[in-house]
Amino acid sequence: MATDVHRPVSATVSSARRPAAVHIEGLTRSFDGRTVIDGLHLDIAPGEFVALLGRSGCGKSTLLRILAGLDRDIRGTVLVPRRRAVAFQAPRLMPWKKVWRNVLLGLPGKPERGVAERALDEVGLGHRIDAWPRTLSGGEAQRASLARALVREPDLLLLDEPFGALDALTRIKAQRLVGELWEQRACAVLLVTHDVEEAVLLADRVLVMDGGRIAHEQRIDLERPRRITDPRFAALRAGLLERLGVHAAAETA
Ligand SMILES: Nc1ncnc2c1ncn2[C@@H]1O[C@H](COP(=O)(O)OP(=O)(O)OP(=O)(O)O)[C@@H](O)[C@H]1O
Repeated sequence: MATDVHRPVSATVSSARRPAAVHIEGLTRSFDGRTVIDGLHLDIAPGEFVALLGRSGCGKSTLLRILAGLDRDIRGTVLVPRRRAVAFQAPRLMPWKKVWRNVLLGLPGKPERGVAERALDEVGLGHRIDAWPRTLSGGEAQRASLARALVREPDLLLLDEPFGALDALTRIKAQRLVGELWEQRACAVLLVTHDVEEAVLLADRVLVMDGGRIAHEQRIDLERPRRITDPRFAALRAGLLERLGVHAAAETA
């Protein structure tokens, strides 16, 4: 697996030590003198599914943008696989390009339509290959965005609230789809979400970010597919909600 090293001036790195898909050491990011990420450490194993929770504004998207290589104004060390892809909450499709061209956008070389077709088939959108983005539903646009990430055959898939704007039913279907795609591909995933249930449903490990660092981590050892009616699921969910400062009783009140 080829590796990108984001190594700013002040960092100390031993780049050979790399059993992980993601290796972060002492990562710090400030905006206008305000430190948002503060000496963060994190390793993600190849093929591991990690979900990242945390209150609004705690730095989740900032971390994801750094891993995507979209923000390099950092201190510390970040090692990530070269093959990585991002899907954001807003699908960010180019309105003047048909769906299949959007899927192939930015890929090196001259990839053929068949490459997009296979990825669109995988996300159940093969029939909309020639559609214009404005004619897609929210769920379809999100699946097109996922197909665009998949054609990159990523070793690391970065998902920033990809289901946040979807209605409840579409969201459940999209979550299921991501779970299935991950099981088939065995790429590492970092999913930023506000939804504790989604995190427990999908992840091997759930992280809670606070104070610019990973303040808590919870391994999810439940077998898949997971059922939200499983009492162990409920217990994990309640524990994480408590970590986030939300009490389950208050939440349902
Ligand atoms: N380019 C920027 N310039 C200035 N401040 C920024 C910039 N990007 C992020 N921030 C600030 O950094 C903090 C963390 O933002 P970030 O988007 O990472 O939070 P988040 O945890 O993803 O929040 P949410 O859950 O609400 O999406 C916020 O206070 C935000 O205002």
